[in-house]
Amino acid sequence: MSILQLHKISMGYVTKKEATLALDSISLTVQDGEFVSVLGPSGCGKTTLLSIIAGLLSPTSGRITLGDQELNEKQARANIGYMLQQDYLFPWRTIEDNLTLGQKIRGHYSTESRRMAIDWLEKIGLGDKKDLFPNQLSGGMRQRVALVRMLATNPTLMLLDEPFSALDYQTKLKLEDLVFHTLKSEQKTAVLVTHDIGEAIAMSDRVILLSPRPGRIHRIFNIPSEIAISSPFQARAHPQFNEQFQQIWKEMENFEATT
Ligand SMILES: Nc1ncnc2c1ncn2[C@@H]1O[C@H](COP(=O)(O)OP(=O)(O)OP(=O)(O)O)[C@@H](O)[C@H]1O
Repeated sequence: MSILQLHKISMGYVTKKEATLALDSISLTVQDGEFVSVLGPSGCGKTTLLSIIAGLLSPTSGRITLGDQELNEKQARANIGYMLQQDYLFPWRTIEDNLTLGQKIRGHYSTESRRMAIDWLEKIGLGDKKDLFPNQLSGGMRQRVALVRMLATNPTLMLLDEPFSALDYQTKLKLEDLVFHTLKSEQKTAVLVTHDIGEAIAMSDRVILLSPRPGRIHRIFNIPSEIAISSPFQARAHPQFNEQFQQIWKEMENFEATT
C-alpha cells in the first residue's frame, strides 16, 4: 500500500536577484513501511523536497498525497514527524517537557501519550534522563531524544534530514543502528536525506539519486534486502554493499564531470 505520492513536483525560488529552479517534475511513490533515502549533489534540492513533503513549503507545481488525502499543512502537522541535523530541544525545558510539548503542538497530548514518550525514553536507554535539561546530555543522547520526540507523536511518515551528520563517527553508526531497528520494529515509513552514500545504502530499501540542480530523479537503486538484514553497521561488511557503493559513486562522479 502506498503512503506517500509525489506527482510532478517542481519548485522555483524567486529572489530580487534571481530565479532558481530547485526541483523539476519529481514523481515518486513511497510504500507503507518502506525506508527511502534521497541522495544527490549539494544544492540539488534535497532539503527543498523534504520541506515540501513536510508541508512547510508549497511547490510551484505538482501535487502530494499522504494516504488517500491531498496533503495540506494541518494534515502534515498531525501525521508527519521530523528528525533534523539539529535537535531543536528547548534548553529551558526538561527532556520530558520537551517530549510532551512536541505532542501538544501536534495535538497528540494525553496521559497515555505522555506514558508512551517515557516508555520510548526507557527503551532507548534514557529513562533516567527525563528530568534533566538538554545541555546536560551529550550530542548523541540529544539526537536519541529527538528520535523519541518524533516517535512519540506516532506519525504516519517520518522525515529525516541528515540527522546523523553533526555527530562523531562512532556515535553516528550507533544511532543509525538504533533508528533503523526502531523504525523497522515499528514498521514505520521514512524518507532520509543524506550526503552519505554508505548511510543511504545501509539503511534503505531504495535510494533515490537526484541530478544536479534542478533536481530530477536521475536513478533509483533498489537495495537488496540481504544487505541491511541485520543492521546498518553490519551492512557495510556485506560484499554487495561495496558493489552498490561503487555504482552510486560512479554516477555521482559523472555529475561532477558534466557540471
Ligand atoms: N529560500 C530560498 N530562496 C532562494 N533559493 C533557495 C532557497 N532555499 C534553497 N534555495 C536554492 O535552491 C537550491 C536547492 O537548495 P536545497 O537546500 O534544497 O539543496 P540541497 O540539495 O539540500 O543542498 P545541500 O546538499 O547543500 O544541503 C539551491 O540552489 C539553493 O541555493
